[in-house]
Amino acid sequence: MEILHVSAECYPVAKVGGLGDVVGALPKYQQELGNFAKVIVPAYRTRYYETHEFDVVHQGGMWMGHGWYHFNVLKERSNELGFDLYLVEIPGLLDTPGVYGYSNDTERFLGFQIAVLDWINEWNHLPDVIHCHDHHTGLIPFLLSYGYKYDRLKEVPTVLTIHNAQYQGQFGWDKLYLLPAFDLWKSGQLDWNGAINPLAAAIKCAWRVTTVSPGYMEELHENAAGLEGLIRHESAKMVGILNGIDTAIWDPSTDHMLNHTYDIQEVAEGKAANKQLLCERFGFDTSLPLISFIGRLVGDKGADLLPEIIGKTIYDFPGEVNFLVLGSGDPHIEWSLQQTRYLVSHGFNLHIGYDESLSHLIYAGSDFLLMPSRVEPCGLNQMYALRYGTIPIVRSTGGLKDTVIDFGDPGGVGIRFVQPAGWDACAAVRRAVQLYNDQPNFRTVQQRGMHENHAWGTSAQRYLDMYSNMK
Ligand SMILES: Nc1ncnc2c1ncn2[C@@H]1O[C@H](COP(=O)(O)OP(=O)(O)O[C@H]2O[C@H](CO)[C@@H](O)[C@H](O)[C@H]2O)[C@@H](O)[C@H]1O
Repeated sequence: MEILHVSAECYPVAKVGGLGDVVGALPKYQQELGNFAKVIVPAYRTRYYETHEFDVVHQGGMWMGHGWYHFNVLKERSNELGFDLYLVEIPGLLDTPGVYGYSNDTERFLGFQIAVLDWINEWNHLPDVIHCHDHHTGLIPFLLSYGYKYDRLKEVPTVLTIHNAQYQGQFGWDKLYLLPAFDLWKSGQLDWNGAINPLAAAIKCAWRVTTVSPGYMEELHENAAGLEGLIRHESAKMVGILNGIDTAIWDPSTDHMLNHTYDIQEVAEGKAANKQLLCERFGFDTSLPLISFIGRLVGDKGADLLPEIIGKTIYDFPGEVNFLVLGSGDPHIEWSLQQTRYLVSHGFNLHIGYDESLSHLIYAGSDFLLMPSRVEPCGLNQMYALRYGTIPIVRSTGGLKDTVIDFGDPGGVGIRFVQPAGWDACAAVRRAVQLYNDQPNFRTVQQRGMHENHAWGTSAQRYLDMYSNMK
């Protein structure tokens, strides 16, 4: 089966969060299962783009409104990722150092989608499925069905995976003129609440819609940032498939970003050596439990709760616990975390920014990973943490609920709390400190977590089964 994944991120080409991890891994596993998986992403000016060689496989041009853009589709030469990687180059739109956050993001991702469709339109054959990820690629199913230029591609099955329904890419109807010509009678398919909504359009037009965990699928019926009615209406074609993790990259026994690798037999010594490095760098006492947070500093991740959780815990239990935060995002949250660091003189430190190798060291050297998420469609951090022997402390929501059983219950591998509020998270942190102080029990929970298997195998197969049953 030939599968084309279209996405705004793909690790290690361009990654901002979990979308990049999934699109960098799932195709590799689909390929291993005997399929032909391809990935196409924008050619941002990332390190990967600058340091690899490409062949131009397609060239074209497009009008977007009054602007003319030239584009190239490039193919990476070495095939080192385990699947064919293609990049779309559009000077003036996609040649940015970053992935998101530009004032013309609507035009950037629309241009990307038009270039992808133009390229596929030139193939001699058709792919078996086009798999779109998140709203940046959400207009593709619509344009395939109703765009005049893509008539030849009408029967190509499409899948949308929702990695996070909070982001929908809406823009006003005044920008309709940017879209390639389509059957205007079908304009309603683009609309949600008076705006053009790419995520809603994809939910309506894709042949199948998936989300990244069964728990999140259920939650979307009640909480989907305004799309609840649509989700309920389209529920017959929707399914939740739990993400896996790339066990070749995320393996503490082979991780090339770690100076001290370790496996389950030597977890105590291995983690102690990594913790030592972290504690030296951030000024912590190695004998205390180290609780870390890694992620985007946004409300969805509960990052705004961190100052309260950290401040209150250190105030109530001075000298008993250390906290470390790695992330960037909302400037207000960054500022309040920096203020918290000045207010609590010991026991808390942070690194504002994006640092892939530091994140690996934190998974390896921490005792606990805190995830107070308000919304968590799947969450990969808790699965990485489990594999690295770091006990996750999670709010019971979405994929976190599907993957972390509380250690108080049979087979438990982590600590769960229910309310997206500082007081409940603080209670969970207290339980973590108690568990740390009961080392035999702590080791049992840690080992149990390391034995969990979150590899992609089963989930990659579930996607293939779904593609095969789409006709
Ligand atoms: N400052 C930083 N430095 C280094 N690394 C950092 C970092 N901030 C984040 N990361 C890394 O980015 C990834 C985050 O993945 P998540 O799945 O937790 O979140 P995200 O919300 O981006 O993804 C969305 O899509 C994924 C994939 O489907 C879903 O799991 C998730 O629930 C959904 O919100 C992890 O690999 C993490 O280590």
